[in-house]
Amino acid sequence: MRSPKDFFRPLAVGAPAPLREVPFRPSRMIHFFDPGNAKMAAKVPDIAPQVDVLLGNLEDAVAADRKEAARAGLVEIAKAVDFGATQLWTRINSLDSPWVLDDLVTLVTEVGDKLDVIMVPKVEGAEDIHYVDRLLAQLEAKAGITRPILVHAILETATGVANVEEIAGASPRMQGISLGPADLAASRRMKTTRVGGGHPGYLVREDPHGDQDTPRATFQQDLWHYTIARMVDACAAHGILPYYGPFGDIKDTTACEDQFRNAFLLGCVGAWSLHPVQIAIAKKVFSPAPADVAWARKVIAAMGDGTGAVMIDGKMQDDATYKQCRVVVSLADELAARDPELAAAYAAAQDEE
Ligand SMILES: CC(=O)SCCNC(=O)CCNC(=O)[C@H](O)C(C)(C)COP(=O)(O)OP(=O)(O)OC[C@H]1O[C@@H](n2cnc3c(N)ncnc32)[C@H](O)[C@@H]1OP(=O)(O)O
Ligand SMILES: O=CC(=O)O
Ligand SMILES: [Mg+2]
Repeated sequence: MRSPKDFFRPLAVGAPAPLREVPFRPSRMIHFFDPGNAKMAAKVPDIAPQVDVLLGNLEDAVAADRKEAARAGLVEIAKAVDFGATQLWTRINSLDSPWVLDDLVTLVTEVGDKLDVIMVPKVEGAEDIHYVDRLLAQLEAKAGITRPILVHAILETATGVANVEEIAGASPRMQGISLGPADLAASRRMKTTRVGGGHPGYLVREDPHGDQDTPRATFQQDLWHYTIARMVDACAAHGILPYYGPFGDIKDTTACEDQFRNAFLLGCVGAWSLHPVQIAIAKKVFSPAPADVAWARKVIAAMGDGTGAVMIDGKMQDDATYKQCRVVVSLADELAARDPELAAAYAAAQDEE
């Protein structure tokens, strides 16, 4: 383990100094596209202004014989498109794959100045992050990149979950972690065949009513609650950002919204959008609701310096609710600063309060 005093030193001569804080930038949806798919690539200039993060995916969902085309497509798009305030990320192939070295070398040397974050799949422990960290520093130095490219880990193996705290704190490059429910289900030998979301068989049943005939209600449970909560704690403890990953039932927009909202309420800042239809869902869910923001402002105003206890509309408020309200309001302010429509919705709700 590196000495704490060396933690923020560049890992290669000439590499940019690591950041001390993850900069806040909206990342409500990380929109996946295959840069080697001509139809999807053609949509990038139109989609870019609608999303917070655009991610050129090189890993799963890109066929083995299309890996080089996807990588070359991403280089071309990164050079040609002006992304404005939208972040450009990539998901590289896994560290044990035949493609990952070329992914990193090509992308950082060709378009490293355009890339904000590199998403690393199937991270199992701090050693995976350390490998990427050093290699990125060497490549940044070689390419003359002046700000560090950040790293995002996917939590999608049982070993990764067991080591999530050390992954979150492995490097000052760590920007965040996403839950990868599809690979995680396979790694854990869960008996599901879905990409995220629930399962009707995972339930609890109410107690018998005293006779055999009265039907007993069942309640579907959340398969991902434990892992999301654990990931959120690891991220919060290390000052990095947690995300829900993919929801594969594209047509079931209702359940997608539910899954995203559960993640939002538990502390996640965003989720992946796999299809254009999921962009608006993520935008809605991961932006605090205008009524909640107006309420939070009311509590903050009533609490003065944030200490003591007051009653508002029959509800006790104290230092702890004040802090929760500050979380909601600061997120709303950061998002509104970049989203005039949201800013107007917050102002209208404030007027009604
Ligand atoms: C477990 C994991 O690792 S999840 C992450 C990896 N998976 C992915 O990245 C999947 C990304 N998404 C996709 O590949 C596609 O959305 C699919 C395969 C799910 C569905 O694709 P289609 O069957 O083409 O969907 P559909 O017909 O509804 O698409 C409508 C249009 O949107 C386009 N489109 C679909 N998804 C995307 C996308 N993610 N980004 C941009 N455009 C898209 C299609 O090309 C199509 O274009 P067209 O109107 O010019 O023909
Ligand atoms: O990569 C994502 C997953 O769910 O697997
Ligand atoms: Mg995966």
